[in-house]
Amino acid sequence: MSANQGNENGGQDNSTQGASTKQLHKEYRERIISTYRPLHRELYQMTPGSFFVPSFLNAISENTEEGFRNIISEPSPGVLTFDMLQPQFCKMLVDEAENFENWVRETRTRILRPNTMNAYGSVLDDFGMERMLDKLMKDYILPMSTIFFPEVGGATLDYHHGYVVEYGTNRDDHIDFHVDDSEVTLNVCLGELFTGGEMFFRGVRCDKHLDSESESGEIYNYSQVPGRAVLHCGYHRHGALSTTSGHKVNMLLWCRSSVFREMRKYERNATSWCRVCKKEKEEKQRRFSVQRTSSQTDSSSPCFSQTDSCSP
Ligand SMILES: O=C(O)CCC(=O)C(=O)O
Ligand SMILES: [Fe+2]
Repeated sequence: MSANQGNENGGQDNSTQGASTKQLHKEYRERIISTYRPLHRELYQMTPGSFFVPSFLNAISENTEEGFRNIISEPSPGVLTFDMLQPQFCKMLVDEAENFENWVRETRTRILRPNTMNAYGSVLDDFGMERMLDKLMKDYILPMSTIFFPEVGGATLDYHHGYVVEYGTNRDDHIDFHVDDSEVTLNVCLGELFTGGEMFFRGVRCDKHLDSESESGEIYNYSQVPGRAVLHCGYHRHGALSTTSGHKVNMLLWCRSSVFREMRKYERNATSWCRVCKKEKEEKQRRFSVQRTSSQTDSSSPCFSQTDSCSP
C-alpha cells in the first residue's frame, strides 16, 4: 500500500506560496465572508465553556503532562484520543457546515474543497472561522503538542488549515492512505449516526520512507466517537475506511510550524521521528561500535598491523 501526500487545495503553505497567490486567496476568502450569512454566530468566537467538556478544560488549565495523561488514552504509539467537544457544539458545527453547503449551491459559488483527497467538505477558515481556529490551535492544542510531539515542531505550531469532511451516501466514501500536510493533526468526529469509517494508522514516516512496510506494533484501527478527539503527528500514515451507512462528519485542524518546515529544508541526515530513519541510524551506530571494538581489540593484541608477523 503506498501513501499519498495529502495537500491543501489552493495551497496555503506560508513558506512556498507566492505573494500573488496569497493575495488571490485572501480576496477569495473576503468575497465569501462578505456574502455568506452564518447560522450560528456564536461558533465564530472562542467560548471555551460552551465548546469544550469540563475534563478537557481542567487539563488545559492545569497544563502538566500528568494532567493531560489523565484525560488521554494512547491506544497505539502516537495516537492520542480524549474527550474534547460538547455535543451541542458538534451539532451546531454540523448545521453550520450544512448551511454553508446550501449557500454554495444556491448562489452557485465555486469553492475550494479542503484538500486533494476530498470532493466534499468545506474549509472553515474560508467562511469566517480562521481566528477562532487559530485560538483553538494556540491555546488548546499547542500545550499538548509541546509535550507529546516536540520532535515534529509541536512546540512551535503557528498556522493552520481547518475544515470539515463528510462521508456517506452522496458524499466521500473513504479517504485513501496518506500523510497530512501538517506537523500535528487534530481530528474530532462531530457525528452523526454512521457505521464503518474507522481510521487506520500505519506508523510515522518521513517523505523518503513513505512507502516502507509497517511493523505489527504500528498497525492500528480506530472507530471514532462523536466529541472525542484524535491527535496525531501529520507524518503518521493513516486513512479512513468506507462509511458503510449513515453520515460521518469530522472536523480537522492541520497544525503547522513554519520554524520546523524551515529547518527541514536544511536537513540532510536521518530524521529523529521516522521509524525507518531511526532504525537505519541505530544500525549504523551498531556497525560503527562493532568496528571500533574489533579495531581496539586488534590494536591491543600483540599483532595488529599487516606488517606484523605472528608466526614464531
Ligand atoms: O476522516 C477521517 O477520519 C480522516 C480525515 C483525514 O485524515 C484528513 O482529512 O486528513
Ligand atoms: Fe489525514
